[in-house]
Amino acid sequence: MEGKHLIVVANRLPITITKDASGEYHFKMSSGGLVSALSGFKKSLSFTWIGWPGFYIPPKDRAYVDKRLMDEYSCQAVYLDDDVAEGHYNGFSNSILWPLFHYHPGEMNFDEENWLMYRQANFRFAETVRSQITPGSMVWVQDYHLMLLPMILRGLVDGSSGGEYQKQELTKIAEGIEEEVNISSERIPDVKIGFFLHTPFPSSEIYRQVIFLYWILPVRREILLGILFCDLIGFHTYDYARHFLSSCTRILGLPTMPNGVEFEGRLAHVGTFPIGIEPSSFIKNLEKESVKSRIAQLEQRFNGVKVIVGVDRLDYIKGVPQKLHALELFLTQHPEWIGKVVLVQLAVPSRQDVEDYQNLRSTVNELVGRINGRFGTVEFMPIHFMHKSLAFDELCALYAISDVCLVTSTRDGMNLVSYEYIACQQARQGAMILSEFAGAAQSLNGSIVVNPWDPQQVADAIHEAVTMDTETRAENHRKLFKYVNKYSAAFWGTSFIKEMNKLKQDEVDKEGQAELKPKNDEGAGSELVGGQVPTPQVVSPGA
Ligand SMILES: O=P(O)(O)OC[C@H]1O[C@H](O[C@H]2O[C@H](CO)[C@@H](O)[C@H](O)[C@H]2O)[C@H](O)[C@@H](O)[C@@H]1O
Ligand SMILES: O=c1ccn([C@@H]2O[C@H](COP(=O)(O)OP(=O)(O)O)[C@@H](O)[C@H]2O)c(=O)[nH]1
Repeated sequence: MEGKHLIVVANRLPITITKDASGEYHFKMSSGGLVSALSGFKKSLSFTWIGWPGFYIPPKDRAYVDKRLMDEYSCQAVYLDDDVAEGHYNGFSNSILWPLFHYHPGEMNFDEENWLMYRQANFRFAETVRSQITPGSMVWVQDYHLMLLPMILRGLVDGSSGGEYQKQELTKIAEGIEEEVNISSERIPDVKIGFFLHTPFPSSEIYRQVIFLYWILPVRREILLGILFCDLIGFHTYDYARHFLSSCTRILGLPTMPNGVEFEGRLAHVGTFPIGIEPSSFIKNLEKESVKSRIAQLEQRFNGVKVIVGVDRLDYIKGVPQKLHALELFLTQHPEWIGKVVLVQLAVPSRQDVEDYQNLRSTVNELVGRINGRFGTVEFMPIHFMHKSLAFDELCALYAISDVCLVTSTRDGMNLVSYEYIACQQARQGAMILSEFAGAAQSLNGSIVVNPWDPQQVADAIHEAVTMDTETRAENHRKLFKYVNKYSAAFWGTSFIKEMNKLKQDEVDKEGQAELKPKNDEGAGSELVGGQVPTPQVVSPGA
């Protein structure tokens, strides 16, 4: 890896840029799962981060913004017009791919205009990335917003040496894009391209499906092809990788192996790389005097009460209504706990321009009102609900003072909140209740695993968690903490990059027959590339 230039491309930059009334720009690190994971990884490996700045920046200001981003944060912005950004992010990524990948096809509404914007944004990203690539560069593309980018980039770096098939597919996805696509024919040798999906990849039965004689995703073929031009494609779990491989077989008719897909005389390697957090940043933060005194204050405030914490973006995949129904059932069946348990639910505002997110907000507001109205008294409310983000110090303090963390996602690529809670619980050793539909449930041995669609099971898990004896809590936390500490964001990022660095495309011989063994000493014997992270058994309620 020494000397290789690494470029990470994600929809968002890790920096929030704002412009004040006097026209001055301000830059500050952002929060969020992907940002925290990549920032953790950045501590162990330096890279250039390419992404969209989040709002329209006029051309006259771009040189200044570019300079500050590069000098201070090693970032490069991709500038998009408002209509392209809107159609790409809200219109296609969050209204088509997001619901489909999270098994919510009912929320989808395919529209040609948004598909055009998605393609256009991917082309714009490709142009910016191309300007940073040098011979030997490694490009690592992140997430569902950029699934066409590997194909476009491969076309750009192969130049005129790319195959006929590649050119045809590129021409098809460039159709209708008005502005000139600046494709240089100059080849850049030895460029590796990787892709990581942070969401689930759904079962091929969902991905390929037809409703009322209409393909749910008419461009399902293009989305798969878009990432097949990679050297390495990574997922959080073995199941997501398996679903992707079977979609390639069923939709594209391609031969697949457990560790990859043979495609156009190349092998696109496929592997599992569960993401993590940087636990030390949470642990160190808890040592700050200001955080310690905030913890003491909150402990005083909730003295004699068990605190259940919920931290979720207000997204329909996070199962917030399911969580509230289960709490209501628990309080109905265990009235002795009324006044002795509170749920502190932080609902971080998210994607508020999308209608389904607006509807969810109303549903949740109504449920919180009903449950507080039913069980609340003059002195006590069972749910403390906040629709906002919290500063990092406050979030750490909240994690630290909570006796239980409750995650009820109906689908979730990984769920880093569960990792963060565990990192902050060395003193209290609280219980972790985790949905079986979060990727984290495959790794976090020591959690109480629940089906969020079964309110009785979740209510029973709440009871088990608030009554769990100290020894069991300590033993569970010991296992959880060991895992979270070892399989960090840095481990995730460096494993992926090391794996990509080892792969050689000359594994595919002239007849297109692939040499199937991963060039990976540690991974030898594992079915998928990667696979270094054990997937331990999970603890079920009552088990
Ligand atoms: O950028 P936003 O639209 O505000 O959304 C925030 C992020 O949401 C998704 O996060 C996923 O990635 C996490 C880290 O791998 C994972 O733990 C979680 O389960 C996923 O939902 C999205 O995939 C990211 O691109 C967004 O930045
Ligand atoms: O006010 C808050 C509360 C939480 N988070 C962070 O949001 C991320 C959520 O990541 P997760 O993987 O759980 O889900 P995602 O929101 O990415 O789907 C975690 O790193 C949290 O620390 C945040 O940025 N602001």
